[in-house]
Amino acid sequence: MTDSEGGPHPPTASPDSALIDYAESAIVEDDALLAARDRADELGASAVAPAVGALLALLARTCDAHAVVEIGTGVGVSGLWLLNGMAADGVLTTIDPEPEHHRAARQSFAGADIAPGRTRLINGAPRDVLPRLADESYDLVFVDGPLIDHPRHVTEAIRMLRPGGVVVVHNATADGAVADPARTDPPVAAAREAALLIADDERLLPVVIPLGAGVLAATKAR
Ligand SMILES: C[S@@+](CC[C@H](N)C(=O)[O-])C[C@H]1O[C@@H](n2cnc3c(N)ncnc32)[C@H](O)[C@@H]1O
Repeated sequence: MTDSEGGPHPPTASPDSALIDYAESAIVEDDALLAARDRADELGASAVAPAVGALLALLARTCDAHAVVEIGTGVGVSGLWLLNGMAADGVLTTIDPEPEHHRAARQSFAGADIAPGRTRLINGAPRDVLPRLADESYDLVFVDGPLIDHPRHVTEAIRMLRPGGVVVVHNATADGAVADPARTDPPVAAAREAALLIADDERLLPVVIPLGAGVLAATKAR
């Protein structure tokens, strides 16, 4: 969207922190999610904020997700939220290079009584694993690996996404640093490059959502 001069609209106001605080605190997690968060703390692993998890579940439900790919399993917090929103027979394929994280994620999924057939945990580097996943076959792809890898992961996500599917990128704004032209350090440059890959793809309809570490979501034209 542009203003009358053809440029982007300036922000109308600074972010309302009370509104963001409310959005972040309005989500209540169940015991399985709270146990998974404890596991994340024990391992020093990070996990999506509850409001981002709820957004993932909402998007998964909205696109009737049966097949989801997650890049960056962690200990399974975002995976549990995705599974909550997916079809009852949907399968989450989730990739992480850290075996310790996958051991913890299996506990998280078992703690929520997720049937083993609903999760496919692939322990390996996404750069090796992703090229083996089929084109245009997944309803939702969630990108939550290191920022520096976002361009490669987003490229693969767009390739794997079926028409009408949704790609979701976590920490897409590098905590807002992408908007500052003075920030050219590699992780911020990578986040910017990934955002441009989405913005410049005419098949995609994107939106930035200021929850958690910043989310960029886009749906692919049918
Ligand atoms: C932010 S955490 C994922 C959190 C998880 N999605 C959640 O919200 O519960 C990032 C994960 O990426 C994994 N990781 C590390 N290097 C990676 C790489 N090169 N590509 C993808 N994931 C990587 C880490 O082991 C870590 O588990």
